[in-house]
Amino acid sequence: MTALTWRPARCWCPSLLQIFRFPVAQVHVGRPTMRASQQDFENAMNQVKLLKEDPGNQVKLKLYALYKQATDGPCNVPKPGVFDLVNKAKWEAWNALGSLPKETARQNYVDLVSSLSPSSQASSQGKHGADEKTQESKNIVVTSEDGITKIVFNRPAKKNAITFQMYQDIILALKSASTDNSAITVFTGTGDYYCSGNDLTNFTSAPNGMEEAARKGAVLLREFVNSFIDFPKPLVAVVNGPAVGISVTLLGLFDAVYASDTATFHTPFSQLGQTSEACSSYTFPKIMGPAKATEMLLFGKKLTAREAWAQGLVSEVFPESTFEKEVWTRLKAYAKLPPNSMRISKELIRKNEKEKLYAVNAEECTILQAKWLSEECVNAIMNFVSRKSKL
Ligand SMILES: CCCCC/C=C/CC(=O)SCCNC(=O)CCNC(=O)[C@H](O)C(C)(C)COP(=O)(O)OP(=O)(O)OC[C@H]1O[C@@H](n2cnc3c(N)ncnc32)[C@H](O)[C@@H]1OP(=O)(O)O
Repeated sequence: MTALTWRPARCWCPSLLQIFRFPVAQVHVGRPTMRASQQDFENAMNQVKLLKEDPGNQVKLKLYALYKQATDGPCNVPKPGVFDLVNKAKWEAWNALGSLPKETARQNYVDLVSSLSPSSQASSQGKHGADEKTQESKNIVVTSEDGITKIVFNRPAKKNAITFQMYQDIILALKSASTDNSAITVFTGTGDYYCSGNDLTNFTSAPNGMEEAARKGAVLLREFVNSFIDFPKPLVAVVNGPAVGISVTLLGLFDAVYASDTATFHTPFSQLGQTSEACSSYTFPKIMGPAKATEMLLFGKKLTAREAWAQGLVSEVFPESTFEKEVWTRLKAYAKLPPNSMRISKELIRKNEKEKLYAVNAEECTILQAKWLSEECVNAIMNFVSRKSKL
């Protein structure tokens, strides 16, 4: 109980207190050059409030730990419980500083703040709110040209991992694409990855508790997947590189999947203490047979593009060197086909499955809601966040 009631000190701007809203970044603590005064320390605290860009969780954890060490001394509060992810990570960061003297912590805090890139400093007259909104929507880029609406995972620094905001942006993008002038809609990714799946830090910031976050996550996931089930036009994935998690399972709801030979397909749900989603518990056994689906969904076997093609998940594989050119030339030609015919044909294929898909989606979301609260899942996510594990 003591652990749950422990409150960290007030510091920085409120948004930075949600330390896990963004994934971990590398910390670089500058070498102390001289002793920081109390005034330097206070100036640094004010500077943190003006940071325009999120410096990443690891930096925020480090800042938090140094602040606590500089003001309260060595960690002297009980370790928060296993489900109190954010406070537990803060406690661990503070505790890791051991008996570092207050003055050194103060100096390190000042050095760390001054090492943060000048480009991330806000001008005090900046239009902060508007910028943030633009920033969020840039992670999903939607363009329409040559009869094709293109929806791009555009967060290459994080391997295009999908944040809660991106799920919402995709729902809106699909809604808009379903009635725009384009004939087909295409998903692809920026950078070397197609998409690394759900952003594993989505559930580590839970201001109203994990149960509430899991409940909201399940509602969002259900709506997100339903928007793929319902999408009326041909939906094509141009898989430009590795695909992980939900970006793979969703492919069972696409009408065609073109892959570069650098692409891989990986659904490490058991490793993450989670279960399948996006109707893959139904579509994958149907597409590739139960034995192959088991290898992917239960055992997390990663497939190469050619293996995924052999199992029917991918329509065609292209050499990386010609992938973009060949695929887009072909898609532009397809986009000239009569759109109503394509839509009606898709409807004929999909309509007998729709009720089943809605039901499977609902059940998968209910099961996942519980799994996200399980110790297996919490531990797997914490291991990733603290960099003990990677796929
Ligand atoms: C509404 C809610 C719905 C929820 C639906 C549930 C879906 C389930 C899934 O999708 S499960 C799949 C989840 N994804 C993963 O487990 C992938 C985790 N990532 C990795 O294992 C690796 O990052 C990698 C193999 C994808 C790439 O490794 P590599 O060494 O090449 O690169 P880095 O690890 O250095 O990655 C670069 C930065 O990107 C961050 N990142 C990558 N993937 C994710 C992710 N899924 N979530 C959060 N962050 C991710 C990574 O942390 C690095 O960030 P940094 O530079 O700040 O350290």
